[in-house]
Formats: sequence, C-alpha cells, structure tokens
Amino acid sequence: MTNNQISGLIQASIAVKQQLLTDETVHQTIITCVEAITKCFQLGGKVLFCGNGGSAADAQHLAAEFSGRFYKNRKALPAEALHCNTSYLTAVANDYSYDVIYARLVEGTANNGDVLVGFSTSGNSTNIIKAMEAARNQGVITVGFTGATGGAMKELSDYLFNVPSTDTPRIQESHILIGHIICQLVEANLFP
Ligand SMILES: O=C(CO)[C@@H](O)[C@H](O)[C@H](O)[C@H](O)COP(=O)(O)O
Ligand SMILES: [Zn+2]
Repeated sequence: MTNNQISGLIQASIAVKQQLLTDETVHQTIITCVEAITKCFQLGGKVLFCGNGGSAADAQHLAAEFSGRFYKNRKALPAEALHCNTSYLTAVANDYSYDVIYARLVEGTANNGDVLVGFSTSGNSTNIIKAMEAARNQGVITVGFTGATGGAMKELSDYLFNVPSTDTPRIQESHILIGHIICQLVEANLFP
C-alpha cells in the first residue's frame, strides 16, 4: 500500500463527512432524534442498540456512552446493545434462527416509548429489519443508521441516518460520528 492509497482512504472518509457537514436534513434529523431520546430517558424509558460485525461494535460503543458516561460524571442511563449475551445469542440462533436474535429481545424487553437504534450499512440485514418491525409493533421509537439507499430499513425508521455512501467502512465511520454527536447532545440536555 502506498502513501497515496492511504491518503485516498482518509480523503474518502472525509468526503462522506463533508457531505454531512452541509446537509441540513441530517442536522435537523439529529436535532429531532436527540429530542426523542432525551424524552425517552426523562420518561423512564431505555435505548436499545443492535448491529452486526463492526456495527455490533458501534452498538456496544454507543450504548456504553449512555450506561457508562460520555463527558460527564452523572447517573447511569438505561441503554444496552442486544448482542452482548452470548448464551442467549447462541441458543436463539441455534434453536430458532439468527434472523430473530434481536427481534426476540425486543419482544421480551422493550416497552412503549423505548427507543431501538439499528445499524446496518446495507439497510437490509434481516435480523435488524425484524428487530425494527418488532419495535414498530410495540410502540418503540425506531432510529435507523444505514448507507445511502436506506435499504429496507428506510420504511421502518422514525429517524433515518442514511449516510451518503455505499462503502461499508466509510459508512460506519460516519455512523460513529453521528452517534457521538447524538450522545453528547442527549447528555447535555439531561445533565446541563
Ligand atoms: O465492520 C465491517 C466492515 O467494515 C464488517 O464486520 C460488517 O459490519 C459486516 O460484514 C456486517 O455483517 C455487514 O452488515 P450490514 O452493515 O449490511 O448490516
Ligand atoms: Zn469494520
């Protein structure tokens, strides 16, 4: 790999973020999504996160910003990533299907007014789609983080962040940027 190739990859990541910088629709969606998550926590609700592969890591990372801390020393906020219990995951994938691992947890643990955040760069991972469908059936607010098309998640997301790229790692790099912004603004709202 040459220096030029490395610069090209960094430039590609910046180019996606450059589009987010000037996209008023994205900014407005961040503002309304932050309001919804803030209200969810204020009313005693919780925020659940799910994704596959690198997006599972994003789910776990952002859940910990709420349940642990972001910038402030403050009380814990109820947030979980749905892939963290390997006994549950291996049993349900083995006995039922990998497609239902997240939907089943949403059915079992989510309540009206909670928030489900689903990450899928394609927008078409079946286990995320089924989790979003389960959420919709239960009055759970849905937030979708996807790539440019939104895939099937487009129609299932109350708040959609369809990052303008079709390149999985570049999409993920912007997902974590938007996720961090949301965590910071929610924390600032709740703990001024
Ligand atoms: O992190 C990466 C690629 O950057 C991979 O692990 C990636 O997340 C996996 O291939 C996922 O299974 C892709 O699924 P999705 O984003 O289409 O839902
Ligand atoms: Zn990755």
